[in-house]
Amino acid sequence: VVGGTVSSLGEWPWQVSLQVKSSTQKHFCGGSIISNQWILTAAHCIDNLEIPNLWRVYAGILKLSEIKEDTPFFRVQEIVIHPQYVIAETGYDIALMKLDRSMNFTDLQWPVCLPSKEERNTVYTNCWVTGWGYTKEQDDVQDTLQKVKIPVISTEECQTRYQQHMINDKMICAGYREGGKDACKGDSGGPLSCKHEEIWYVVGIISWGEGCARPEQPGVYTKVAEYADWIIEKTA
Ligand SMILES: O=C1CSc2cc(C(=O)N[C@@H](Cc3ccccc3)C(=O)NCCc3cc(Cl)ccc3-n3cnnn3)ccc2N1
Repeated sequence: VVGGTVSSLGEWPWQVSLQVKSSTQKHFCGGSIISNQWILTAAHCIDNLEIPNLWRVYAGILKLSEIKEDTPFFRVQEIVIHPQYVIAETGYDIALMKLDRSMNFTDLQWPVCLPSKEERNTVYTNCWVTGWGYTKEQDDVQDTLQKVKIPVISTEECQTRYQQHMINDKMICAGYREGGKDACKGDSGGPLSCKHEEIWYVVGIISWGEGCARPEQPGVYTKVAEYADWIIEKTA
């Protein structure tokens, strides 16, 4: 996250760190708890890593340095990638991970609400990006979960910023015209969380952008409301 500040413990209880255990173990992507057995993330996180047993899901943590050999984690039983996904920039950048056991909810690990299809046209005015990603384009993953408030912008404005791309209606963009605040490497798969009428929703999934926090280059997110039916079908 560029231009953000540190979060406090339990501030974003639906945020998880998705880690890959190979010869080493490292934070790979963010994700959101949407039920006691399902995590919502980006399909591009799974590229060439479709083997469920490679993944470890850490919930209820604030600092990545909290994670030790004996820190509890969830294994992944099943990975569901949207069938129309090819690359993040052409959309359908959404995936689900089914946990190998049901998660007990606590103050530190708790699901976020899914926006419904009917809420597709809701205007969200209180949206935040969270993650352990870079704080600038050349950086490294951060230890403490960061947060930054970023305004949602119209699809029209987003399309004018990305002339070489097709910004479709299943994408949602967020950013400041002057830049300075954005998601960055290591944040992807995590939530664009918006508080609407006292309830938090995962309105977007961190997907792609041209650099991080550059002027007139907003972040592009998977618009979760457009996939409500697909999520319900796959997690039933
Ligand atoms: O321990 C480490 C050291 S380095 C590291 C890098 C990445 C990474 O590049 N992630 C990419 C995506 C990715 C994930 C898995 C494999 C390969 C790539 C990302 O977050 N990409 C974020 C994409 C993005 C989204 C928005 Cl909304 C706005 C701006 C951007 N950025 C544009 N340029 N950088 N960020 C992820 C985990 C990492 N862990």
